[in-house]
Amino acid sequence: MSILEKVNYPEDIKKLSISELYTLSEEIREFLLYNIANTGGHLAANLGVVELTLALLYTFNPPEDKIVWDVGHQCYVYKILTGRKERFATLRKLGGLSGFPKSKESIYDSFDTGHSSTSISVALGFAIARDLNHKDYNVIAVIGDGALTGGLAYEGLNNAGRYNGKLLVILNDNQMSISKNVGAIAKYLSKVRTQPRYFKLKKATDELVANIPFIGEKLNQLVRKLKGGLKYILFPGMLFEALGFEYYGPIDGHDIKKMCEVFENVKNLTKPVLVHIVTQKGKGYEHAERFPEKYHGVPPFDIETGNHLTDTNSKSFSEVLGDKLCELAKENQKIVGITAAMPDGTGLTKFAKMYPERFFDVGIAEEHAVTFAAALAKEGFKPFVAIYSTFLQRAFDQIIHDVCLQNLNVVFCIDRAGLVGEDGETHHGSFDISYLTLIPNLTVMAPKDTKEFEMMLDFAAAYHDGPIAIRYPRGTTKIVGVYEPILFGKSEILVEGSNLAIFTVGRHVSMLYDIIKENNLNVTLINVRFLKPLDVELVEKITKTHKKILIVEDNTVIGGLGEKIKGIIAEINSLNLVKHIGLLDKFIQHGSISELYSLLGLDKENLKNVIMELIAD
Ligand SMILES: Cc1ncc(C[n+]2csc(CCOP(=O)(O)OP(=O)(O)O)c2C)c(N)n1
Ligand SMILES: CC(=O)[C@@H](O)[C@H](O)COP(=O)(O)O
Ligand SMILES: [Mg+2]
Repeated sequence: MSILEKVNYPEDIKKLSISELYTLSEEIREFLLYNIANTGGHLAANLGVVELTLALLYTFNPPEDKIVWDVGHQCYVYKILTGRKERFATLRKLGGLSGFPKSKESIYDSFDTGHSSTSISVALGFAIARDLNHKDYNVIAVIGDGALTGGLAYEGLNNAGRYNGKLLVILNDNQMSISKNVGAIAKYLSKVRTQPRYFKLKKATDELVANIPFIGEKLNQLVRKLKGGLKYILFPGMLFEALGFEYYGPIDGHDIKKMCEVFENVKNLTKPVLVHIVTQKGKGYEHAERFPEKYHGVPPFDIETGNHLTDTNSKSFSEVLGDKLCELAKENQKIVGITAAMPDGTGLTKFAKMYPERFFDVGIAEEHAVTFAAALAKEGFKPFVAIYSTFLQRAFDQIIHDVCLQNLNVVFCIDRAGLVGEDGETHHGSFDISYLTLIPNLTVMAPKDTKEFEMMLDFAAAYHDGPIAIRYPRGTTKIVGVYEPILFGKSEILVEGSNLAIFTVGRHVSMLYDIIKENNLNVTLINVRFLKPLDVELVEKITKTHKKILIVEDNTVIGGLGEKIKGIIAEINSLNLVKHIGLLDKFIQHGSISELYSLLGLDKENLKNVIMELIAD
């Protein structure tokens, strides 16, 4: 019987010897590989935190002690060891385990995460709540070096550094965000890593000085007084010390024994402590060790070859963005590309290679990306800011205050709009139509397929009258093959009929187009194209010519396309029969996009039935 078979909860780990923990770490890696090869998921980060998770569970006592995983994509080992091993094969599947911490899934998950850089603020909140409740458990934030590029992490550090209770931050430094980590802090951490003297030196000086007969303790006090001088020169973790943390590190994050010792030593300190551990992303799986960015988040893959098992025939919207931006940048020297730590995901890697001086990966800093773009635009540049819909939520105020208020020529390329599938509720792009269309000066567009996306990028590149947002889904859509030229604020009528008019955007255009063509229906289909400004004239006209109207969108029904069209119809006092299908006003679970569409009535079969019923009535 393997050790893993006997282990289900943290108390089982505490019974093991250190050498058994090492054996267990190898078994866990095999288990992770075997399962993630089937389900897909965040492989490399989890392979890197196996020993860290074991050391944490050996030392601390969750759920009483609260462990907060930043981003949360690295929580798989923790899930396996906190009662969820048997369900692990359901990871990221509909109705199965989430790929992120979820308090509704387990009492061991102290706080829900998915977006980056929240852990320090959360841990401080937990610590202060504990103090106010006169309790005494431990609170531990585990934050990666990538997550430490996010501004929210510094807001947390700034406040945690003046706190004087028990609070532990573990910095898991694997020198990688999804791609190579960027920025001054990454450089600073790299300097710290290459001067691994601190931990040993601190201990050694303390011991050496204390052992000098008679004057040892006095000298020790003197050394402590010299903190401001000597320590700055000798001890590389001083950035964190200056922020009010006691710094320990760098420590080998695959050395379980060492980590257990350090955690044991710091766990009762009544001050903020930062333990800096160094790990290898993808550890134990050669493909992932060599190419951690390719194995950060993976679809199902073949373990032997490492090959991803996905259909890669058609170009994704992200790839189209990468190619098209390179083409546009050749013509227009003022075009710059900006991403917030997602060069691969947004397709900008090619642009980065072709135009390194005009490419900016700002780290996990969506707010900065937008304000930075605003200033570039103010100086006459044409920034294309590529950010996922869900992460752009972070920069809502920057879009309003820094870009739209001054009507600056920034193009927002909003990837992963609509449902994204297996990442689930923290990652669906469910809200962007609502949160973008309420902003003055902002034009909001959505292409029906990748060909139309190229047309929209051309349109945006040539447009100089203010900011434009283009929202498009993960992956690709079926090519529709019919294209009217793009005219500002104008929708496209794809099919004309009289029994029903359908307004839709994005992914659903090709789906509805196929339903109409396959069933030879006498129905009008409108590809809305411009969510703002909406083609009010067309809506009014259709309202007069069609008694029945259907609106379909993969955005929340609150403040989305449907509400806007219904508002226009109500204003002209028309008595049309209007049906609206969109994302329900709730957070939508994880599962494949097609499963979720079926659940929500946004799949082809249900839409066909709805159309047939409307026509028949
Ligand atoms: C606000 C936000 N922006 C972007 C992301 C996408 N993202 C997820 S993990 C990650 C990299 C995190 O790096 P790090 O914290 O070092 O963790 P590692 O994967 O290296 O363990 C990024 C950019 C996110 N989750 N949240
Ligand atoms: C954890 C996280 O936020 C990212 O890794 C995200 O899962 C990437 O999503 P895509 O796979 O759609 O690029
Ligand atoms: Mg990292």
